Amino acid sequence: MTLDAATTALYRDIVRRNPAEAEFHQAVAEVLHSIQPALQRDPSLRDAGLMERLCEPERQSMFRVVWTDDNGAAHVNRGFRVGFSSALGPYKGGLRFHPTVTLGIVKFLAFEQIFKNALTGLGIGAGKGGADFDPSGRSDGEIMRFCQAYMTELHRHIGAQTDVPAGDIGVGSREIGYLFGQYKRITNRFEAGTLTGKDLPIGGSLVRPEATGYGVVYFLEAMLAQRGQSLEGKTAVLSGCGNVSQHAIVKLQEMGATVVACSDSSGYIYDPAGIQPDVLNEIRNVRRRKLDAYPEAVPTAKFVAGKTPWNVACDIAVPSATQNELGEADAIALVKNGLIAVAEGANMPCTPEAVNVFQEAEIAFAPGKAANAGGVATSALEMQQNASRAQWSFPETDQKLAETMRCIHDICLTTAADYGKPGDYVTGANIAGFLKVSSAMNMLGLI
Ligand SMILES: NC(=O)C1=CN([C@@H]2O[C@H](COP(=O)(O)OP(=O)(O)OC[C@H]3O[C@@H](n4cnc5c(N)ncnc54)[C@H](OP(=O)(O)O)[C@@H]3O)[C@@H](O)[C@H]2O)C=CC1
Ligand SMILES: O=C(O)CCC(=O)C(=O)O
Repeated sequence: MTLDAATTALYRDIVRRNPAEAEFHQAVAEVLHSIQPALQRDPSLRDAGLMERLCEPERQSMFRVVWTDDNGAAHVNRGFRVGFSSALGPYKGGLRFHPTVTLGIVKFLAFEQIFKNALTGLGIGAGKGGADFDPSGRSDGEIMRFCQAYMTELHRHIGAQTDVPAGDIGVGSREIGYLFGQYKRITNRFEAGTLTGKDLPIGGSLVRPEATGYGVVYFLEAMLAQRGQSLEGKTAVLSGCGNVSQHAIVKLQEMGATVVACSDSSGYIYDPAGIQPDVLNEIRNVRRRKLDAYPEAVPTAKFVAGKTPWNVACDIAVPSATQNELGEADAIALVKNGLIAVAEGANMPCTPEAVNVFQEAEIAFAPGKAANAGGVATSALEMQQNASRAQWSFPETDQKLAETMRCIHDICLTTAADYGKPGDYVTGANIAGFLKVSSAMNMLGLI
């Protein structure tokens, strides 16, 4: 849908005021297009500068992070934390440690988080952070010193009722542990609800490690059921082989699909017999190696260097590495090879052109802000457990995750139909998230 004149002017102003932040512009443009039917139905949604406020972060921090490597040499990185919206609760969202991190990347991720977190129904606002630090090849001691240096500044901005970071690319439970240790040391408080994604002995939640990947698959299951289909006997291809992909592979195979390919930044592995999650875990999480090591352990697999996996024929694609990793040509190849469904495990992994190809071909398409919301939803469950010093069982937490994903699926579907776009999960997710956050903003007054 084309933008009306007022929204076009708003979008132009956002591009002018946030130069060189292409990913942020892209994320905003998608939402503005999607919510046009809601703005047409209820023009009062524009009152009191609501749209302008929605697209302007409440606060943004950028800071120097100085740390020393194992040889005693000093390094300087740039740290970020953006609190985009606290209308629904404390800022909530992960930290990304990757050399490509910029303010624009953090802003796009924090903006996406507004709608995703609203969809969970769990009382969490939206934030995101990170640093342009490259963890690859760094020793455990270097990672710890970097995390401590990063938290030395970040601690001023966060807290269980203020802003609650978690993991993202390059930040797993090891990093969260070091970050929480430094937070505890500086503040003299064991305030477990300040960070989520912790290991169990320091206040973590069962299911949080699995939650994003499992959640994507629960969403896929609901989306396929809507079309009278299931995962049984389907072939799937994923990108990435980190936290999200590894657990999505486990759940997909548990539900009867075969995952024939996954990737990292160096290439992809292909095995028609199915990727083995325990081997992947050993290579990635224990030995911290790249995927070229996989065929050494599984000779039926082949490693294809320097390529993405989107030319591999499959029924289901789950892009779970990074933004804009699946473009128009990839989408065309997937559709030609018989694709029936896509669920975004990563944040904004498909370019707008790729999404168009999928939608035109009537492929079931689940946007990341709906499909990968299981991670942040289970972080909110971790916050609940921390607040009551409780520890829920795996089945209980997994059941809450599965229910949350089914609810998100249903809200997207019914909202899309209500606004004249049946089956369009992008429109459904954006309008449902927008209506929730905008009503809270109106109740809170002009802030
Ligand atoms: N962790 C979570 O709970 C959630 C994560 N997400 C999103 O899911 C995606 C993956 O996150 P997660 O699994 O946690 O991260 P991890 O760091 O655990 O894994 C990231 C994976 O993606 C690959 N990758 C990263 N950057 C690139 C790139 N530029 N090109 C190709 N491959 C790349 C990595 O390969 P290599 O190791 O070679 O760099 C690795 O295989 C991200 O988009 C994140 O924002 C969304 C919701 C929640
Ligand atoms: O668990 C969280 O708070 C963050 C998850 C995240 O970063 C995301 O949803 O993209």
